[in-house]
Amino acid sequence: MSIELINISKTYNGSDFILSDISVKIATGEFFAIVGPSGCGKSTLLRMIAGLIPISNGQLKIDDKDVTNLPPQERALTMVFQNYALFPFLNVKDNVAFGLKARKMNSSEINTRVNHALELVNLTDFSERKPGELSGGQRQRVALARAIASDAKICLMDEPLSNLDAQLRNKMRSEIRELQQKLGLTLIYVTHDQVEAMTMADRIMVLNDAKAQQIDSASNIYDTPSNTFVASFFGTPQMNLLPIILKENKQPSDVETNLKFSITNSLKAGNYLVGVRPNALAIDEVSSKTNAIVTNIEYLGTHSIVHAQLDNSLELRIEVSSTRNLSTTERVSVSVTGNHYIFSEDGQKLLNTNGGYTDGNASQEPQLQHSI
Ligand SMILES: Nc1ncnc2c1ncn2[C@@H]1O[C@H](COP(=O)(O)OP(=O)(O)OP(=O)(O)O)[C@@H](O)[C@H]1O
Repeated sequence: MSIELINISKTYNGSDFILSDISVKIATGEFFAIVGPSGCGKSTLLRMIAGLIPISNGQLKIDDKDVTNLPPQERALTMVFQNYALFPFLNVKDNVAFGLKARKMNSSEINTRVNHALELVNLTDFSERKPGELSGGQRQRVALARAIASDAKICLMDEPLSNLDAQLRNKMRSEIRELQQKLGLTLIYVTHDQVEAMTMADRIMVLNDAKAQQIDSASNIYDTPSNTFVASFFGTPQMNLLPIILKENKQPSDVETNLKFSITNSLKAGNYLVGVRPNALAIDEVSSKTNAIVTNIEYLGTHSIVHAQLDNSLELRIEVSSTRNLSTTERVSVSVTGNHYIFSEDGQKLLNTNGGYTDGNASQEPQLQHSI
């Protein structure tokens, strides 16, 4: 079943909009993630889709039918919450069966569905246990089984893995993704974790400041972030963002950055922000001309993140191989070796993306890759 949000807005007091003009069509069988920082309105949006709180403005359609004012039970969907919402006094089987009994389904149908759902989440052997006798991951699976047993074709999940440790979260991510595909569910998944959204979803909506900042596939969001918020939110460690002044001759001022970038000739002279991911910067092995000082080194196994301060005092994060022998206070030469992004000065708009860098020679015309 498809879900369509048409200019949906939410205000609690009639004036301050927590969400404003959110529009997207989610296809049947799509895994759609809603991601954003704490308090940006992710749960509010999900609850409006579920029918648990009213939509202030706009329209919601499920399979092209207007459901904006329908109660939750008439929306053909199921929801999995962060705290699982299990009944502690009921065993696993009865927890999964609870909603079906409430719908007055006959007991043989309930049994078939519950057993099937428990089998799918590998909990058949735990059906008599109470939630208190299960691990966090098993409790999460009970919540999933309940959603599966309901047979709804739309499932809404609100941070379902946030109570689990990192290893179990990884495992459950792929289990949820597999189940979603096996059952052909249309799944809307709320998370504040960009990695979770990137690894699981077909498409992602990035929410911030009441607005959908970008709605796209993980790779498009990573490769072509629509503004500096999205650019910083996706990718670990964060993209470096540096102010840059482009002069009339189209060469960036060295003074502002101490780094040389290639800039396409489609940009007017003016102030911009340039974004460079830590893996698009390098510390030159042999260079007599230094432009930065190492301030900190984070060792991460295969690679390290070097924090360096440019001579104009801007801070950079640079990904280097862990085999590199660097130490804090060492003077180094940092250069741009990969893609970089030019944003408007206020960070609201991606203007273009560039590959490589120039040696600062004004006669060397960089290649145009994207135009404004
Ligand atoms: N009943 C309410 N009345 C007034 N404001 C509310 C109400 N419920 C939520 N809010 C506000 O709406 C905003 C969005 O809340 P919401 O829970 O949707 O954020 P979230 O993105 O899910 O955050 P988190 O990741 O921390 O769960 C917050 O600023 C919150 O304080």
